[in-house]
Formats: sequence, C-alpha cells, structure tokens
Amino acid sequence: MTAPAPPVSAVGVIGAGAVGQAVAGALVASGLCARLLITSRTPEQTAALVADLDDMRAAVGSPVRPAAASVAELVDCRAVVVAVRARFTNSHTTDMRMCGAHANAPVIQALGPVLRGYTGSVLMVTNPVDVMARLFADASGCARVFGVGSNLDSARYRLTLSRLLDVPLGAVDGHVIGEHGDAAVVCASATRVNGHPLPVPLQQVRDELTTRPGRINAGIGRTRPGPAGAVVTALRLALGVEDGLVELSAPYRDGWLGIPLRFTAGRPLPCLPALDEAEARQLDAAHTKLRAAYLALRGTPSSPLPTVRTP
Ligand SMILES: NC(=O)c1ccc[n+]([C@@H]2O[C@H](COP(=O)([O-])OP(=O)(O)OC[C@H]3O[C@@H](n4cnc5c(N)ncnc54)[C@H](O)[C@@H]3O)[C@@H](O)[C@H]2O)c1
Repeated sequence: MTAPAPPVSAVGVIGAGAVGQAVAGALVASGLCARLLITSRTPEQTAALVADLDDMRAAVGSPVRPAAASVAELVDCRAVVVAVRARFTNSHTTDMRMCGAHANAPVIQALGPVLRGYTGSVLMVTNPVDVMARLFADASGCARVFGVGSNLDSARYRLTLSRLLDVPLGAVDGHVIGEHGDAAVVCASATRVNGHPLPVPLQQVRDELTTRPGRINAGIGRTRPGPAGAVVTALRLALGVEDGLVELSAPYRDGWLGIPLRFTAGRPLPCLPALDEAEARQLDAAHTKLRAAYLALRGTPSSPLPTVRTP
C-alpha cells in the first residue's frame, strides 16, 4: 500500500541535536512533508542524521524524503524549525532556560540574515525561546515567527491536572502562558474540567511544571519527544493542515509572550483567556522580564512592534 501524499512540500530543521533529531524523526513518522531538509553545525552531523532518517523512512515506508541542505536553501521550505544550541555550561539552579541567552543569541542573530525575506513559518525552539523568537524575528524580518514552549507547558499542565484529579486528559481544558520558564502563568481561573471550573491545586501543578524537565534531563540527558510533539502540533496549525488553538510565543502588547493563538487556515489570532487579578499581575511580570532580557541582549532601544489586538 502506498502512503498518502504529504500535505506540505518541505520543512527544514536547523540543529541536529537532541531536539532536532526528535523533531525530524517525528516528521518522518507523521508524513507531514514531502521533503525534510536538515542542516547543522557540521556536515558530518547533518549527513549522519539524514542517513538515520533515511533508514527510518525505509523501515516505516514514509513518504518523507530527508536531505542535507544549507541554511540558505531552506527558503524553499514552507516552515523552518530552529533547534540550535551553542556550547555552554548551564550553571543556573533556577531560571534554567535563561542561562543560554548570551550563548545562543549570537547564533540566532547570525541565522536571521541568512533567511531574510523568508515568507514561510519559523518555529523557534532554542531557549530562552520567547526571547530567541523575538531576536530571530528582528534579525530576519520574517513575519511568521513563533516560539514553541508554552504549548509544551500547557500539555504538561493538562496531563498533571488529569492525573491529580483522576480524569481523562481530554476532559481538561487549560493553558499555561507568559514565559516558557520561571515566569510561566498557569491560567487556573479559566481552566475547565468536563466544561466546569474547579479549584486547581496550584502549588502541586507549579512544582510538577518546575521539576519535570529536570527529572527528564537527569534520566535521559535531554528532553526530546515532548518538545518534538509540541513542534509537530504547532507546524500542523501554522501550515494550515488543520485549524485549532495552540499556545505559542508571538508579538503581544509591546513585547513577545506565550499566548494562545487560534489558527484558521494558517492565520493566527491571539485569544487570551480571562485572567483573575493575580494571573494578570503574573502576566505583566512575565512581559516585563522578557522585555528586559530582550533589550539586554539586543543592546539597543527597541523599535516599536506591531501590537496584536485581542478579540
Ligand atoms: N522550547 C522548548 O520547548 C524546548 C524544549 C527542549 C529544548 N529546548 C531548547 O532547544 C535547544 C536545542 O536543544 P538540544 O537538546 O537539541 O541541544 P543539543 O546540544 O543536543 O543540539 C544542538 C544542535 O545545534 C547545533 N548547532 C549549534 N550551532 C549551530 C549553528 N550555528 N548552525 C546549525 N546548527 C548548530 C549543534 O551542532 C547541535 O547539533 C536548546 O536551546 C534547548 O534549551 C527548547
């Protein structure tokens, strides 16, 4: 039996590390794109991942054809996933994702001009993702840059709540927004289980969201399938393969924040849930923190960004 034709012509992945490998493997398995173009720091790394993906393609009968490419060649792709990481030692015990800011920023800022004028969708994965997405948008001029992170937090939130309350995962509707990091905002007041509001065990939820990535890292070195799932879901929506809601980092107010975006035929519309006073204060704090981090990395005053209106 032949596999159905992929809905998308090509997707690119920059960075053949832990997350890049998992994303690329998930794409081969999903059959989302006809071509999967890979680029990484060295040609050897790129060629090795392409060979491994080719083996996977042959083994599962996937229609997705992996190939090596340069960053500039990714302009033909409908979407590009950025999952690079500079070499640095993470010395933080809190605010872990911010530790990579100074090391990763020059890499992201150097990639931007190579993709200047790119009209497809860019999914930023590199941490601190909310800041890196904004820096890449600046450096590339690309209009469709989305940071992946709050949707992974939201998935972890719904999973945690379903386990704490002993209800099916599909019964839980709730979001984590703001920063993909210590300033994440759990939208507890808008959370619904089977359509009903409920008291959320916030401390237990926060503890789990904080410690979960560290436990995964301690056990298997890096998080892989979780972020890959978050990327593939975001890709399907950004590419208009399906419609739906996903929490991604995008321009909001005069900064960038993880917010729920409703995608219709690939067009995003922010739709923030109602927040109580404490949650609104936390979102302001996330906004202030991310804006300060961005300005510190950018080193020059920010030019005004388009404000996206909430409906
Ligand atoms: N947003 C999220 O939800 C999320 C989840 C997990 C990890 N991350 C982040 O994703 C990033 C990647 O994580 P990882 O575990 O895959 O790291 P990794 O070290 O395993 O892989 C990084 C890869 O980037 C490549 N690279 C470095 N500089 C490059 C360049 N200039 N051009 C092309 N490739 C380059 C390296 O060779 C390596 O293959 C990190 O910043 C990590 O913190 C984000």
